[in-house]
Amino acid sequence: MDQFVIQGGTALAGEVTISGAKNAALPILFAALLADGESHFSNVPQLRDIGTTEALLKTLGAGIKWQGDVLHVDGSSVDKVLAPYELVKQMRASVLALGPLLARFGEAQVSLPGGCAIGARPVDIHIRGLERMGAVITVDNGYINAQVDGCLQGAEIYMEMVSVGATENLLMAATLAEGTTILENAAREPEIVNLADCLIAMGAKIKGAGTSRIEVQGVEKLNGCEHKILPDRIETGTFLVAAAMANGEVLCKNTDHLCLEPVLDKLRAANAIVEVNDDSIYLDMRGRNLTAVNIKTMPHPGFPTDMQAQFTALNVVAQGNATITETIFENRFMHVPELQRMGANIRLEGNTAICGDTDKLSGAQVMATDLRASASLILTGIVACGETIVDRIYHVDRGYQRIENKLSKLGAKIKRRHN
Ligand SMILES: CC(=O)N[C@H]1[C@@H](OP(=O)(O)OP(=O)(O)OC[C@H]2O[C@@H](n3ccc(=O)[nH]c3=O)[C@H](O)[C@@H]2O)O[C@H](CO)[C@@H](O)[C@@H]1O
Ligand SMILES: C=C(OP(=O)(O)O)C(=O)O
Repeated sequence: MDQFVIQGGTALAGEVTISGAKNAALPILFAALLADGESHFSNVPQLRDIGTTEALLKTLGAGIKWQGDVLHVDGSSVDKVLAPYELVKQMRASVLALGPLLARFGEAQVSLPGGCAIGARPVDIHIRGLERMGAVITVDNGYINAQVDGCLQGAEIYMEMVSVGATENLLMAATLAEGTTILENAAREPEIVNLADCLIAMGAKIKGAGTSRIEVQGVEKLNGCEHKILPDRIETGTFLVAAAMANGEVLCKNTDHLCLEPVLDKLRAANAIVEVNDDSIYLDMRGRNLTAVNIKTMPHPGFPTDMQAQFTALNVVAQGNATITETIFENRFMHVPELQRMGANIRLEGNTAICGDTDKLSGAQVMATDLRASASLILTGIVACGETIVDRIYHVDRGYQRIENKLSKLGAKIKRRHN
């Protein structure tokens, strides 16, 4: 298994080009299953999760071809409706095959994704919503078996929790349903807007994406389209936090500050200078004292849970006391014991991490447990004294495109070691 070996204590400065967003690309690639034609997606990041999605789409019969950062996905050849456990277990987002397959073919068998390190992550809201649209769903032997007589029917669906994945699955299913579907209490993430824009380019009729009430008028057929994946706001946030922790400066290019306001607001509160342009964000922390900030994760437009671990690391380095409260996932503090092994002054009380002043951070051998936890360990390794070894970095590769190359360009001493 690969490891990262980091020599701490280097300054960070320079430019980084942000890749397309994993969390936009994944649902959009699954949306290609709805189209009877070829779609061309640009700004697709090169990630392990994208590779898993490619493998799953191919298993279902889709044609796949890369050209630079453009992925061509031909949905016209899809002829299977089974998403097997071997692929779904590698990536929870595989459950996003369910809505498109059921809507287009009237049946789908998708392995239950199961939980992961950050929480149990059930899919009950996805299932209940599809049932409201007329699907008959059973769960047997670890598989969701869904069928519908004829086609899905438009319905008014109130989702009891704000769920990004359920909103995406139901939005995709509704595009080919008969009649109108209303999704109430929908998630409002920018990735949902990007998905809706893609579906609209395929011929879907959607209003209200980005608000908590989405209206979809079903159509008979969707076609292939051309669509650009939006920049990764979480990758952007991670590099901004890295520069802030290292008292450095960074220009993140090919990104969008409008999706990142809750994060930029906290970076300013932490005493960073943050300047935004149309497609770039500059952060300068040189000669300034980093101040700890209170964080509470919330659905968009609140502070994103996917930036929680990185801000926990920031608070470890910053001056002062602050709390980090996680409200989305019940177990998203696996990075805390690892940060404590590096000397971090943090204590956990329920769903809150209490961060105090840390005397000294020392490099250590630490274990990545999930994607963003891994990022927090890397950032801490860059500012700690001595050598840090991060194990199980396949978690990082799920969602950051060659993070070691981008950090090295900024001056970090980080190397991938193949074991
Ligand atoms: C691929 C992708 O886009 N992943 C993102 C997506 O995950 P994902 O779509 O899985 O996250 P959800 O928004 O669905 O989860 C939010 C909360 O709702 C719960 N829930 C969800 C569905 C359901 O049927 N029942 C239920 O109880 C979950 O367990 C969790 O506690 O949104 C999360 C929240 O912003 C992000 O952290 C993930 O990076
Ligand atoms: C939790 C995340 O992703 P996923 O939902 O794919 O596990 C993430 O991107 O931080």
